[in-house]
Amino acid sequence: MAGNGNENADGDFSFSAAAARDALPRITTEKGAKSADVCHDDTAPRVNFQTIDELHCLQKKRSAPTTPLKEGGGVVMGTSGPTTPSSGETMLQSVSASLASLTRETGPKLIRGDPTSAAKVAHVPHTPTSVPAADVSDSGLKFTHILHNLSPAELYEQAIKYEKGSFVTSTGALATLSGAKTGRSPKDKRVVKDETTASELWWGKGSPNIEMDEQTFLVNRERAVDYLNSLDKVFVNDQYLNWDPENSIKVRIVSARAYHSLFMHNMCIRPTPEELENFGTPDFTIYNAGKFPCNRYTHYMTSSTSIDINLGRREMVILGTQYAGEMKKGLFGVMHYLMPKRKILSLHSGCNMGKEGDVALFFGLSGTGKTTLSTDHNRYLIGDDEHCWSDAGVSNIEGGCYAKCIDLSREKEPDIWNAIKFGTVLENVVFDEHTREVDYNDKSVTENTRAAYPIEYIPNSKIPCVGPHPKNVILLACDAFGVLPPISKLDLAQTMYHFISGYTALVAGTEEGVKEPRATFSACFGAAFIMLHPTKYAAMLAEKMQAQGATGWLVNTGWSGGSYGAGSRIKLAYTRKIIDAIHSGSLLNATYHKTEIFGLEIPNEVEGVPSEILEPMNAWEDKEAYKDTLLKLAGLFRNNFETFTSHKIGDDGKLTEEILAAGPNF
Ligand SMILES: Nc1ncnc2c1ncn2[C@@H]1O[C@H](COP(=O)(O)OP(=O)(O)OP(=O)(O)O)[C@@H](O)[C@H]1O
Ligand SMILES: O=C([O-])CC(=O)C(=O)O
Ligand SMILES: [Ca+2]
Ligand SMILES: [Mn+2]
Repeated sequence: MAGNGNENADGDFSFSAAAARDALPRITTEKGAKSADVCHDDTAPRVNFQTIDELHCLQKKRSAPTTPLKEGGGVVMGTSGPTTPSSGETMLQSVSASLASLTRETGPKLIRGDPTSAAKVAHVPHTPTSVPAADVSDSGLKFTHILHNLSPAELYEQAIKYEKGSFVTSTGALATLSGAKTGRSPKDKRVVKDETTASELWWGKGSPNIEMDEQTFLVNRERAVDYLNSLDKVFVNDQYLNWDPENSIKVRIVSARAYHSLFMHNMCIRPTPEELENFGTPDFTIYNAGKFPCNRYTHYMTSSTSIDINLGRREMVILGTQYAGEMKKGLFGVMHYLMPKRKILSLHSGCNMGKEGDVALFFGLSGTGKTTLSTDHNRYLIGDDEHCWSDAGVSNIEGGCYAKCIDLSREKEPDIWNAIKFGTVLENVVFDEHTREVDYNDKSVTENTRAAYPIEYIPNSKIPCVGPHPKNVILLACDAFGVLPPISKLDLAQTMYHFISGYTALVAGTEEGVKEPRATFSACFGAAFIMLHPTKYAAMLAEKMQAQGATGWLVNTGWSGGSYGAGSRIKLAYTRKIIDAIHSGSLLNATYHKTEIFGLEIPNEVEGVPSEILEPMNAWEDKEAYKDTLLKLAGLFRNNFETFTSHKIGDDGKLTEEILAAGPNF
């Protein structure tokens, strides 16, 4: 066709026949009706711009006052603030107070907006400080830009421009790398022991609370604050926790990475513009300086990672780990302290509700199925991981979900699959460099690949995320020994026994030659997050279950027909059928038989589940091996429970006795 010649069927234009070989062909325009369509002069009335810069300005409309100012119209916050602050200035004053060094000048000079788009702000005159000359430091002379509650789109741009390892996947999610740490570091978690917490919290053997003194906390806090203030810009999220409006708390997260800011945007409750306008002073602040290590010469530090909680100051400091889950679970710990003070039970559980308003809780340690099973196409999702149970019912603490992605499939978990889209943070996954399609089976970076998305990305999420009192309390254990039944009904004492035990057994990672399942006992199915003694939470759960007549269930989402290596993991489709039967109430009226040793009630039939797998021994070929393994597990349960035998659970001496007797008998 008209590739490079003067052939021209319509005669609209032709290349000059005289065009030199190396010169560009000259385009000849001809006058005529059609010519304007192809190569027209721009004679239409011009829109509102004279220059390219002005054209670019037209592209962005000024947004609501709570979203960041774009054209460098920043406010400078120095040691003395303006007399009648606007809401933006109030925010900057508040953030400046959060970021104040405790030993030098007061809050740093802050500017709203991105450093690259705020060049004009440099002209704003600097307010002289009243601090004595000897105390003036260079840090007191610089500005830090504040990126306050940016939108997901803005955070994507920040991440992709400035954070290595940030990419848009084929479905629009933001793939990120969390760095050297791809999971939580419970051994590096410290809690300040002061006069109050010394008596209130659970310390010592078995407790997750490793003590630190106030002074050391301040050393780490100063290290984090200095690091954050040394940056050109920091991200600040002001958000809420707990959908129960009477008991929600305001949290501020100061961080160095767009990844962290987007993660918390998704995981905490997002304020409306009005709420943000009137946010005021946060109830709790996180300083996430995870890109920067702690100083190992500092007292109590045993690695370069430290996650420090100070309940008195209502602050948390993160040094030496960029794993975003530390923030979410750190705040969960805080709720485990604050809520019981208000007679509200905090729970490491998923939660959903049926069409009839029947609520179910799903307890379980990491990887046992809270997120997978609470995300149920036939039910309303209230939340996947952290809840409160008050006199009014249940409420989700968070505004998002944090799903495991390893081996994720569209067929088995369609709702989670579809939630991985624009706005979702995808941690540590591997993808095709060209198509950006994620390979969910790839464990090259870690087995703990995760997706963090706002709860409304699940189509049948219940917003606001609250519900009535639970009817069913489902305890999930992924039993890699393969001896616990796929489903059993528990009486109250058994429910409490298993809640306090908090058992699961997973396969020990991906290391070569590891064949033995490793049993984990984690009180309240979340010992890493609780602050008080486990019996305090257990007593509250017993009281609430009793008052509401809730039924307890133990569901093994792990192995059947043999331990890991010989048997296989119970099909998710079967577990879903079991869960359906709990929800529908049909299991409540089934006929049961009791197992030896653990004394669990096993139903003879569950619709849609092969009956031969319901009794674990039937599924094992080697019956002797089954009995040995069962006894071995029973022994592990008994050893673990020894620490609790001297404790009373609530005021009910009889219940305590029953709980102690509800363990394995052999
Ligand atoms: N029978 C089963 N029941 C439940 N989950 C199963 C089953 N078989 C395989 N799985 C897989 O096990 C994993 C359960 O992980 P899930 O994210 O639900 O854990 P979680 O309890 O929410 O943990 P965390 O507290 O760490 O978020 C999923 O990857 C799921 O696909
Ligand atoms: O906290 C995390 O990183 C993941 C999680 O939900 C858990 O371990 O319970
Ligand atoms: Ca989960
Ligand atoms: Mn969890």
